[in-house]
Amino acid sequence: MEIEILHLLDGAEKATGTAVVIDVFRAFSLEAYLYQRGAALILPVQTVQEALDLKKEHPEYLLAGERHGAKVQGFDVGNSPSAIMHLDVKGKTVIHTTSAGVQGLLAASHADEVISGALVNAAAIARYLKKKNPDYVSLVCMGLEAKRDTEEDVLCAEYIRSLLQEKPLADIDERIDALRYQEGKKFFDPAQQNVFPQADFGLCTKRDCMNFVIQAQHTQKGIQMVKIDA
Ligand SMILES: O=C(O)[C@H](CS(=O)(=O)O)OP(=O)(O)O
Repeated sequence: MEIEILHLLDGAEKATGTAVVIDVFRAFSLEAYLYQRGAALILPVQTVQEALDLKKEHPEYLLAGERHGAKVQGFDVGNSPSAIMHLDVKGKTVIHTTSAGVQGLLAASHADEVISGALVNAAAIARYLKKKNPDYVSLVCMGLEAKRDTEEDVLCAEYIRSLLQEKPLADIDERIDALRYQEGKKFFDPAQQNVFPQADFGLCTKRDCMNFVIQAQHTQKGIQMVKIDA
């Protein structure tokens, strides 16, 4: 198995083999928590307009996502894992649009298979990949707004690679904790709590707490994200 770490939209476009599109803060942590809490299906869409149109067609769907981190007007919820903790998402179909993670999923069109990546299910992703044993794995770090690299996505990629290569990162927990002084510092900024609540940091950095992967599947109507036990 050859493993490459790629970056941002350009990296997603270049991804081949099995692509793991990584967005720890917060798109794919949110998707994992939605499934953990019983959501039925997640539909990633590229634009806000597509998301609003789909919601109009299906008012029963939950509409989630962000632009510049903030919940978009007309959406039910933002991109915040802690914000869905008080919602009943059981059996719900969720429309999801974000500026980094979801754009990466949709851009990875040259990959044979695309799954999402986050710290909450990193070990499950490594188990799934080991079992499938593809010749090529692309670990794509989506960063901030898919425009610049961020520490948490690169760390998640390095962690998954270390599990695949059976070379454990001895300092993984210290490095996860250090994220609070790096990209994660916005979650501790009192002035940004309405967009980046502190609870999201803990939820997004709780590594290996879920035993499933989320796979992008193509349908006639677009892509859907499906939970697969691993
Ligand atoms: O909602 C988030 O935390 C981010 C905001 S940004 O695009 O990185 O500024 O969205 P995501 O697509 O989950 O990275």
